[in-house]
Amino acid sequence: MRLSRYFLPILREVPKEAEIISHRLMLRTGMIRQESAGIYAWLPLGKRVLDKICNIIREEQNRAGAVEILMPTIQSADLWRESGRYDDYGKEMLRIKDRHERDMLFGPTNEEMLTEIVRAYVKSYKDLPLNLYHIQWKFRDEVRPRFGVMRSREFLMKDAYSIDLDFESAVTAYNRMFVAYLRTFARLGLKAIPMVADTGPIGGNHSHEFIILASTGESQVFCHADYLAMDTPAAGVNFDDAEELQSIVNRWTSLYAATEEKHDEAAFGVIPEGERLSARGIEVGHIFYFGTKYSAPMGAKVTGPDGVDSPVHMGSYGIGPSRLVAAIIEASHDENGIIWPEAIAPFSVGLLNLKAGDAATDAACDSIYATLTAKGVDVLYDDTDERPGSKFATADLIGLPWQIIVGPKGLAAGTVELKRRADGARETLSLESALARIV
Ligand SMILES: Nc1ncnc2c1ncn2[C@@H]1O[C@H](COS(=O)(=O)NC(=O)[C@@H](N)CS)[C@@H](O)[C@H]1O
Repeated sequence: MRLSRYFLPILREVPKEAEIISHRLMLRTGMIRQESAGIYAWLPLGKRVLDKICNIIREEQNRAGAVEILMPTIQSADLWRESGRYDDYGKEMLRIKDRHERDMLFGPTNEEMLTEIVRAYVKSYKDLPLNLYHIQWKFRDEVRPRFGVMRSREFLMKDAYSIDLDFESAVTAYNRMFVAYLRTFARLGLKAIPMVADTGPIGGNHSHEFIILASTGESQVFCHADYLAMDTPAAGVNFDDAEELQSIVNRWTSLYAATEEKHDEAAFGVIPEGERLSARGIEVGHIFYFGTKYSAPMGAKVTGPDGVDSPVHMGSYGIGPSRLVAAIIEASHDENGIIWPEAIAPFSVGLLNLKAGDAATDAACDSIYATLTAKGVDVLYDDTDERPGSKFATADLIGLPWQIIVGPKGLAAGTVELKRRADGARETLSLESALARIV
């Protein structure tokens, strides 16, 4: 992409309303724009990151055997009356009336709608196990949206729902998602720790939040320091091997880890001083087993092997892709701006032409751009006539993993400069060597 033809509204000054670094940087880099309280437009740079995060989430959900659907954002209130949550949900629910005065709502989550779909088609235990998921916008009228997209009112969520015949198979479904979440957050460059959590308005009695440690996290969390060194389950994990899954979950739940709501000071105190970790955390995912909480009142049942009908056992599994954009910035930035993990960087390379309009420099940049693009490398080519200093600052601010810096002097010596954003390392290399480092 040529910057001269892109849309990257960089802000030079720090927006005063932004309290945390991710909110400041997402505004300054032109990733998002607030349209109303807690409601944002995603501009090109932000949308590219959001899409890459969603693709990684999708790959890991599919690897775990979940099947993607897409449910609507607008739901009928009648569905929520069946589960009894229409009144319980409270002021966070955005209630709407259509032209026929029918009660509708902008979905804050989809347990009822998913249960309705299951009730319509799933009749036999032979149809199970099943896990359906979607990645869809949600609305929760948070009393105090803050920190940009970290706690917004309209936000993107991947929500998956497992459907099983009985508790034992529902536990395996839960473990599949637990393992998929460990893999997902690791691929996003995050160390997420599963913590025993409250079940809140979703309900049920078995729940883990996946927390990343960050000084600006909204909640205080407590865990054994050994979690930081635990290895992530490999891509080859067998999602059909209930015992293998259970052993991974056991390992990841054997040490103390709890959010503030579930914290037990006495149990925590048993851990040797040097191995206790208490920190602020950001909840990036939350999984629940809630059995027949929705299937019983809504009549989602299957005929079992014994010919007897029984309500299905369910769980729901949420990840916040829009929150993750901010959370990753909180976990990976420096004084010059964002440092994107390579897997979700909006572009892999910033190509900086230090003298746009100079024939030799333009030709060299065009050739580099063509070569990298042909190899499938995402390049943002700064072909504008901004001063070099401004180009360096922008490239550092938007946090692309690599910068290839091309100027007349270097070219005269047959070289370009390669800079790695993560540690600032710079090398003067031949054009061929620089390209070889990237691809
Ligand atoms: N106001 C919000 N802004 C941004 N992300 C949010 C917000 N509320 C929740 N999330 C994200 O959505 C994830 C799932 O939300 S949740 O309420 O915990 N779980 C559910 O809604 C269940 N239905 C899971 S399918 C959270 O872990 C968080 O990452």
